[in-house]
Amino acid sequence: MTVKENFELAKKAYEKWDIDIDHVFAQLKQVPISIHCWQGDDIGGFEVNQSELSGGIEVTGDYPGKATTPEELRQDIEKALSLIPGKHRINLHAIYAETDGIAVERDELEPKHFEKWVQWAKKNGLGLDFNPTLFSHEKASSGLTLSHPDKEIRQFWIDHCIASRKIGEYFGKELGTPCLTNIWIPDGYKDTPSDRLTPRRRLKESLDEIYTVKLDEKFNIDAVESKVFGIGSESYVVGSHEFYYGYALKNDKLCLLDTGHYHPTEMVSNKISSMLLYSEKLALHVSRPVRWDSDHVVTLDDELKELALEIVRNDALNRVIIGLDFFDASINRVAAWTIGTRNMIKALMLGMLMPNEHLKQLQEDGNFTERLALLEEFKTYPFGAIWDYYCETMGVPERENWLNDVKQYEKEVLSHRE
Ligand SMILES: C[C@H](O)[C@H](O)[C@@H](O)C(=O)CO
Ligand SMILES: [Mn+2]
Repeated sequence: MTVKENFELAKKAYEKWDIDIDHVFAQLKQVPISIHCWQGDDIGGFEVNQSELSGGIEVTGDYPGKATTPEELRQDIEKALSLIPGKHRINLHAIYAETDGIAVERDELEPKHFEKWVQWAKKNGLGLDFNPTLFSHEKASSGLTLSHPDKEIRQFWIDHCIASRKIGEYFGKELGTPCLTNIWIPDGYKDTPSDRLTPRRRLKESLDEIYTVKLDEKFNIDAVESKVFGIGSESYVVGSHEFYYGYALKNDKLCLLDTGHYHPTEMVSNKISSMLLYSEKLALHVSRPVRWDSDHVVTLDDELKELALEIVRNDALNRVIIGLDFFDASINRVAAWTIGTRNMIKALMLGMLMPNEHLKQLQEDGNFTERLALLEEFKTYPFGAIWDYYCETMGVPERENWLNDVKQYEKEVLSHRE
């Protein structure tokens, strides 16, 4: 049977539940995933005076072929994009600036240092998102940045964040789609703090200063990302969930929820419906924590499916900005992007292939038997045939066929890198 024939049979099974596959395809095509560039080079970046990775995050593995220049990184992203259905976005960090071999301090970064990224994004029809980089730097070596007791250090990072937001604005203006500029800081303490309030007050004041520079939301959207702990900040993180949720609500910023930044049994899928009652928009870093915020490649696991289902059934595809955040250096990096991003899209499709209104009604009616029965039966509906056909119509390889492209790319390109 061909992919199309399989699809036609599967389609009938979903149509019995009034699920319109054409509508599912049309809707799914419209959802951009913000793909993080840093999977391709183990969060190294291209600074002239590069520092070791810091901030309590870790990349492990030594798979050969990582990108070591912006050209290589862009080439690898293009390869991954050719294997992922849909039109997406690329998420950059400030350390990916291109400064022609001249050392430019982070507080002095300007749009011109990202011109090549913008030209490339235009050529490939991509939107860009951005993040100031408040780690891997001597001024972050104490583990404190925007909450640092030293005003000079704080000011350096405040200026870096302002510079970053202006770069975000430039992306938005040039590309005709607003850039999400997300602030994440590593600040925290290894051991029990004797004062939790003072650093948080300083972080609040730093953010206030960063956001006194008003930018048009048509071009730049601001987000803040919380965390529960990191390596070296096990006992206390200044920018906790409560801190940023409060800040975002009061100051009209977006809360960014990284799925690796909560306690192991605390699920982001269960937060979205509550937060959407109070915020017009939210942002996500979809990741996969294994025992800690390990940033494993996203798999099609229960939490990913539940997360996507929450977005779909709450009609929030335009309110939840979906970004990815994982980095695995133990496998082919182009494959890592391809697997993780395809899984995110698969999860959204699965959410769309559910009789969501009917299931909601069953719950309203107190019909929990049927609710459970259908939720379980839909797990074995012929989703794979629908996905394969979607890939075919979107011009990307179906099933594991994309792996051949990655193997060939590894042979022809990656294996020749130092
Ligand atoms: C590169 C980082 O993952 C990123 O800036 C931040 O989003 C994070 O999740 C830190 O744990
Ligand atoms: Mn993150």
